[in-house]
Amino acid sequence: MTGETNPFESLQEQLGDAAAYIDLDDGLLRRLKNPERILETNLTVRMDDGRLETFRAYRSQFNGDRGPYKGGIRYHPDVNRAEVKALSGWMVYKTATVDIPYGGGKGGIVVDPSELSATELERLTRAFTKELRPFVGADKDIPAPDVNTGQREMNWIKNTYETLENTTEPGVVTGKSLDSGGSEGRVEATGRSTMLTAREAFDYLDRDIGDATVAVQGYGNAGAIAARMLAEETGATVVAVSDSSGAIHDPDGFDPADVREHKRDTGSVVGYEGTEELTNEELLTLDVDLLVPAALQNAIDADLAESVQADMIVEAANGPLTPDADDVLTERDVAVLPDILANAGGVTVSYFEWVQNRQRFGWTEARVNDELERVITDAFDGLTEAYETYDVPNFRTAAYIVALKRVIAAHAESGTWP
Ligand SMILES: NC(=O)C1=CN([C@@H]2O[C@H](COP(=O)(O)OP(=O)(O)OC[C@H]3O[C@@H](n4cnc5c(N)ncnc54)[C@H](O)[C@@H]3O)[C@@H](O)[C@H]2O)C=CC1
Ligand SMILES: O=C(O)CCC(=O)C(=O)O
Repeated sequence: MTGETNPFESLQEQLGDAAAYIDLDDGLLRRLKNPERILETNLTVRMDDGRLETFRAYRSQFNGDRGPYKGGIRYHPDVNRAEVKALSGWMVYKTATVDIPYGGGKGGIVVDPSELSATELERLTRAFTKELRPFVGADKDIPAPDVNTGQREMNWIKNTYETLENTTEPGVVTGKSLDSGGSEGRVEATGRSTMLTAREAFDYLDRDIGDATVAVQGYGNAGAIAARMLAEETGATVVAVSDSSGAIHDPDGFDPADVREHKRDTGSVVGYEGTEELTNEELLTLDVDLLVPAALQNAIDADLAESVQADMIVEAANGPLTPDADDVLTERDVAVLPDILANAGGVTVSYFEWVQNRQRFGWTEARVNDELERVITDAFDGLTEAYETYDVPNFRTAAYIVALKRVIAAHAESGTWP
């Protein structure tokens, strides 16, 4: 990882690239490049040994023109203001790309969750929810999982909010477990949209995905499920995967579900039977047909982009390429399917969860998956239409054109406050 590129500046550059193709007032563009508000807070938590510990936490509400702010909460030691701002902005343009009625938000706590016990994490999550309480709600701002958070944390958020508000409002947060009001298919949704995007892109480019070899960087919710779905649903061969401990490779391919079991048992993908070890950088530059970055932002910078051998990159992570890497890959004719489409399955099924919570009526998994497929394939068609109509150099700019036009339309229809 470069660690140098400011992700918020990356978002602003991506927006600027797309804005050049549409008629957009400079003042409005400045507005659409910056968050509406950011909560920065310090959470005080009693640790198991009786000590009080303080954790910095953020929630950025970037834009609410198209609906309530929506986006995940990340627990990671590197969480910072610029990252949260970028991630919340990407949510705005993601929900607009797939045309679901939300704005964008994102939050995070500066913490290494592997160093906390479950009870400490529960107290930390409840402390954050107490701070968030005035700002969130089913019609205001709806958190969800992101890196190092999942159903358990979302269930705690729901329970804390409902207790403090003396109500039942499961739609205040999505990504909950089924028994706490979650949706079928939400856990798999990010990986599923990654698979669907890859399938549509191979088809659009007249390539057979069934013959493709795949490398996946990051083996958590997004990466492990994308790998499994690519193998199971498209017939692609997964030949390399990685996590923060390292990477594994077998040119003949392996069963991604079995690797996940191995990671569950041992804590890492490394050491999986029949594979050789690679560095993460070797994985990113492997000679494969499809590369799926599914870890963190800035995974590929311009230097590394020069060495990428994949023909296509489908971004399961948010912001895995720096803008300079994007330029190099565009120049080198590597097709990049952007995060704001490829990983939008997560927020789309979060939307379905929220709809079910409001209806107090659960959908079957088949219905969720069918509706998700429709949303992603429609969005893919919208993106390729813009790609051809505006004759833009890459799919990312096409996606931002589609998304910006939707946000601008909603903004215009809202009128102007003094
Ligand atoms: N969980 C969700 O619903 C969604 C997640 N995303 C994005 O997907 C990405 C991954 O998120 P999740 O899978 O939810 O997180 P996770 O916490 O479940 O998994 C993250 C994985 O990345 C690995 N990792 C971290 N640093 C790495 C490195 N330098 N090299 C290789 N692997 C590394 C970790 O070991 C872990 O396997 C993030 O960018 C997130 O914002 C996007 C949309 C929805
Ligand atoms: O499910 C959601 O609402 C948001 C997931 C998320 O944080 C993302 O798409 O990056």
